[in-house]
Amino acid sequence: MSEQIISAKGLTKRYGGKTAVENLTLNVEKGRVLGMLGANGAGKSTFFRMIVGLVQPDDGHLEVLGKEPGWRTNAEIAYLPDRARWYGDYTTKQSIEWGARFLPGFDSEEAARLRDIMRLPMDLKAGEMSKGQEARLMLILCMARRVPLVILDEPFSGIDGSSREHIMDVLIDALSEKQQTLLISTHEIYEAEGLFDRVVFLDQGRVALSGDAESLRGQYGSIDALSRKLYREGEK
Ligand SMILES: Nc1ncnc2c1ncn2[C@@H]1O[C@H](COP(=O)(O)OP(=O)(O)OP(=O)(O)O)[C@@H](O)[C@H]1O
Repeated sequence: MSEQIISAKGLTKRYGGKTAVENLTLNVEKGRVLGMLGANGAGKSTFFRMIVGLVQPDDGHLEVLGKEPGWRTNAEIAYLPDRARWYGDYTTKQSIEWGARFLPGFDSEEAARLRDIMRLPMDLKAGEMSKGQEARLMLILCMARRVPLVILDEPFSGIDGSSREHIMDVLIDALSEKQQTLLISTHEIYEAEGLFDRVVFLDQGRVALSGDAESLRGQYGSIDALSRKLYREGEK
């Protein structure tokens, strides 16, 4: 049997009277790329925050890398949060040096390779970067880590369309080489869909649909087409 990286059973999180994630049961196997999809407020970020222990579930059970989420598992996760900002005073170079000192599993050579591909100037400070440049820096810091699990919460927001496609190729390359498991949430489904092995659509905290990306593509033409169909139905 293949190794389970994430195992969630009946996972529920409420904020006051609002249920952000409801009764989520999901297993993610090693080496898979899972697309967590859904409209704004569907519960994607809340699920990721539970995986890294930033949010405690109200109900259900969650195992990450075979353990309860916490500091031990977090050392093995490269997590790019939604709306992430970097230290404004740090240049690209200083940020990569910081990563090498403090981020477990950080591979400086891989960071240098990714920086070249992402064409980010070494001496540019994060505070003086455009939104897309800062997003690239955050991606470099995540993807340069040799850890078993990578979680990217809307990593492409602010990155222009043609660069996104290029960055997707970089991600696919980096992942296949490192055998990492990736959880990714994005609204850029058209560009990202080549990444997904599996997708889960959340709707108001509940799983609306989940399945193998290849067979869903066979059924609906593309994950993008499927998502449009689901969003249209959700609006009715
Ligand atoms: N700290 C919080 N306090 C109260 N409610 C919250 C909090 N964080 C999230 N929520 C609510 O939980 C629900 C799920 O939010 P979440 O951020 O997980 O959605 P999302 O799918 O990541 O959305 P988006 O695509 O817009 O990033 C929303 O209704 C949101 O208002």
